[in-house]
Amino acid sequence: TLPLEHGAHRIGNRTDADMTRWRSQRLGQFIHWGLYAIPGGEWKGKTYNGAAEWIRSWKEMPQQEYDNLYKQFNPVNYRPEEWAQQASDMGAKYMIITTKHHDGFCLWPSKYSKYTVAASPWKKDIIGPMVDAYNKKGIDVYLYFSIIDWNQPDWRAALKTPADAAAYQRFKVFVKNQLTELLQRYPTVKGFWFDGTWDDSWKNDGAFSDELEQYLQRLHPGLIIGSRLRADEKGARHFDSNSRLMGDYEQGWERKLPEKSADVHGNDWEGVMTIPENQWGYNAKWTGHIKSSNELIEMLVKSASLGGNFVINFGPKSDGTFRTEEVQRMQEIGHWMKINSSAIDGGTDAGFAKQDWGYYIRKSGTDSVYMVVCNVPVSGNLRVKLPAQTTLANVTSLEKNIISGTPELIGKNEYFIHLDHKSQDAPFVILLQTSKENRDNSSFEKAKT
Ligand SMILES: C[C@@H]1N[C@@H](C(=O)NCc2ccccc2)[C@H](O)[C@@H]1O
Repeated sequence: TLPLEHGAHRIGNRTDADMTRWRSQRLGQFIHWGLYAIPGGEWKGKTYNGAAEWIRSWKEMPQQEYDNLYKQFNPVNYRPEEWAQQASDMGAKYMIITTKHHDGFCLWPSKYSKYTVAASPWKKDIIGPMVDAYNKKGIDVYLYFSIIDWNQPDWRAALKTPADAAAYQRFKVFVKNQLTELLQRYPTVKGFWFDGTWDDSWKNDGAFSDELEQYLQRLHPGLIIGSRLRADEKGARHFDSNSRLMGDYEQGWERKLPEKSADVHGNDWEGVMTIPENQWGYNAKWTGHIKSSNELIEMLVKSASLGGNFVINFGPKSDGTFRTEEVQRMQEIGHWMKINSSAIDGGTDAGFAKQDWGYYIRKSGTDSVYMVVCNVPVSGNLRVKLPAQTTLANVTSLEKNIISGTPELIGKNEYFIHLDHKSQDAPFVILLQTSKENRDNSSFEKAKT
């Protein structure tokens, strides 16, 4: 392995209480809210095909006009307690809020920038009341922070001249000041969700990203920061030049999920997902495939079955309300979680052979393994192949009238669980209590005393 000064500083997952809590939470709510919600993907009657929160980068968008949108930011219908209640009803255990997206507009009255809510008609801090409302519902809060800041004159995508280097030096001080300010103002937050760290200016300064992460950990012990913040001294991101994960969990799964256990190498990881194909901020016209609640539930289940967290994104409107489709998803997912959340909370990879009907999720540290059935076989037989030395002690469903009869042994450690012929309109859950095969006829010698 290469001698790295700014590569991974830890091998394997964190085992402290904060990370154990994060790992048990499994379902999160992402919120992208800012000035981009005002145009909502449209400008002077024309629609923008990209992601709505990137509209400032659209060649037809006069950037000064975008930058002046702060004069219209006045979310008169913003009710953070209602936001927190609907997130709680959905079954979200943590929430990630955009404090500042790539456009640089701060949803808190930062003393390091003029481009904040304080300059808007709203005037008041948006973040504080949100953190308080969510915490009051028992939901942890993480702060999304974009390193890219199109509003800051000292930000650079690349350093080409000594003047660039001097400007970027000032910019890094600004970044450190804003992050310090956020931790001081909102001490109950559990971590940062960094973004906008793919440019050369950041990639080529691994030392700074490493020192910044260590500085933030000292300031706020236990802070959780994903792999998207860091670069090592050779410009490697997420995984250092020795292929070791940097940060506390793999944070590269954006609008995509791993397929199988081997894709995540036993690391903690988190997938973040949009309901439409690729809109994070509010876009008036959603085009392409809009994910149903059942599709989002299956992604959540798949994530938990592969030992990761799943975060669903919402883009509130400029007045502070949520669009109907998003309210519907929160209610439908919440209804499913009310019945089935025991299979999700504290869920992790069961290590069982994957079957076509769906996913296994082990309740961390127990012999309880949940089957979440997403594809009912026309045969009505759910094949279950247990690992060696494992027997089936009990089989129950979380809802009634799912299973018919008792499991049928069809081979060594292999069973069919027969289903009731009742049609299902959502994934359903079967709990397997397993136990280790008794060893009195085992072949190994008792240890010689
Ligand atoms: C969480 C999302 N990340 C922002 C983004 O720019 N994604 C596009 C992107 C994703 C991965 C590498 C480069 C660029 C989007 O605007 C959202 O904030």
